[in-house]
Amino acid sequence: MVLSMEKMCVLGAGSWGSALALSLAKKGYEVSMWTLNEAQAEKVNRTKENTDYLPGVLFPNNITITTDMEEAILNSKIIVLAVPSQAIRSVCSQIKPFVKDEQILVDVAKGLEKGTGLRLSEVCKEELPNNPYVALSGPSHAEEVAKDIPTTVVVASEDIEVTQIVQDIFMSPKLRVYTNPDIVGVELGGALKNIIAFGAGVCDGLGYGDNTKAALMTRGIREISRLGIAMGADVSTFSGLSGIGDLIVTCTSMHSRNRRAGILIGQGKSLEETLAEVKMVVEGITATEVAYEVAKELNIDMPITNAIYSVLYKGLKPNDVVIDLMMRNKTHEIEEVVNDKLGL
Ligand SMILES: NC(=O)C1=CN([C@@H]2O[C@H](COP(=O)(O)OP(=O)(O)OC[C@H]3O[C@@H](n4cnc5c(N)ncnc54)[C@H](O)[C@@H]3O)[C@@H](O)[C@H]2O)C=CC1
Ligand SMILES: O=C(CO)COP(=O)(O)O
Repeated sequence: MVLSMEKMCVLGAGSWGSALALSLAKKGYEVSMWTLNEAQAEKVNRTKENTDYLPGVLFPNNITITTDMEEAILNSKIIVLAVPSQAIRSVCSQIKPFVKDEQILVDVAKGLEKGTGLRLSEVCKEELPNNPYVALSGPSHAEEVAKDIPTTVVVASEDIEVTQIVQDIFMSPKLRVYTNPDIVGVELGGALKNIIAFGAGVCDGLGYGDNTKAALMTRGIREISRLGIAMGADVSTFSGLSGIGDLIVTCTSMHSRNRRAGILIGQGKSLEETLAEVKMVVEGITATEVAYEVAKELNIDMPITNAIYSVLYKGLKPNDVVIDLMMRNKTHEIEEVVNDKLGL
């Protein structure tokens, strides 16, 4: 329990921002949320419920929501960035005039920037080079966190002291927080698992079974690791919460927006119809495009990502793409081990 009413701020009042605001409020912090949407701010302050994003969950009085960014971040110890990944740069740029150097940015969005392929920590560093930065990731659907279902996440930063400050701020009997110094791996695990979760949904939509999903998850973490290593991550991070942990939850949960979108595509809906039905952000769609480009540039083999790219951006049919995946050149399960044994 917190002794004084320290202030924390959450930028973005979607499902994840709301669930994290709730977690912080339950620890006794004063939480100020910011949203672009006037009508949403008015309704949430009046009804204490964020009906469009987290229905059925009541906000306590120590959460307020405003459309005034300056007011939201004033005197806040941390600034949680809880908008979709493609909005992170513009939000960082908007807070520039009034953010203080000591305020800690905690990014909870999972993605890579379209057009640059940058990780979100790199985007934030370009916009706000003086602020400490922490990435928070791991298997954590907002709907469950909001209901106090025991959940674990991981926080990563280049600065261990700052990482531990953020660990202490979020840690509770319902939300256990680990630290990891490998920020590259933590960010990439969270961004790239969305592609595989979308694919798992497509397989569900096609009516495939558990075998297919296990295959996707296992081969998926292999290709995430391959790209991750090429981008400077520590391979062990991918067997942690932000890697296999988040991959498992997103590929199997009905809460997952990426999986739900994939199901609709697998059932034959168009991308437009799918996005209209899911409503909330589906990060895997942009992540597929960005990862496809980055992997091509780094010459990394990512067959599942390529297959999903073909469905999303080249109009190929999911059935045909699965056959292509199954019938592509035969290979060893773990190339690196075999090459090592053969001295290649
Ligand atoms: N929902 C979840 O359970 C989890 C989500 N995340 C990640 O958190 C991020 C946010 O996800 P959700 O809260 O689920 O999304 P959401 O779709 O529920 O909410 C997004 C919020 O951002 C606002 N927004 C959209 N574009 C904006 C812009 N350009 N400028 C300012 N605000 C903008 C929307 O109005 C909305 O309030 C995503 O990167 C997601 O992958 C991570 C862990 C769990
Ligand atoms: O990252 C998440 C859970 O850890 C949320 O995933 P979805 O965006 O697929 O719902």
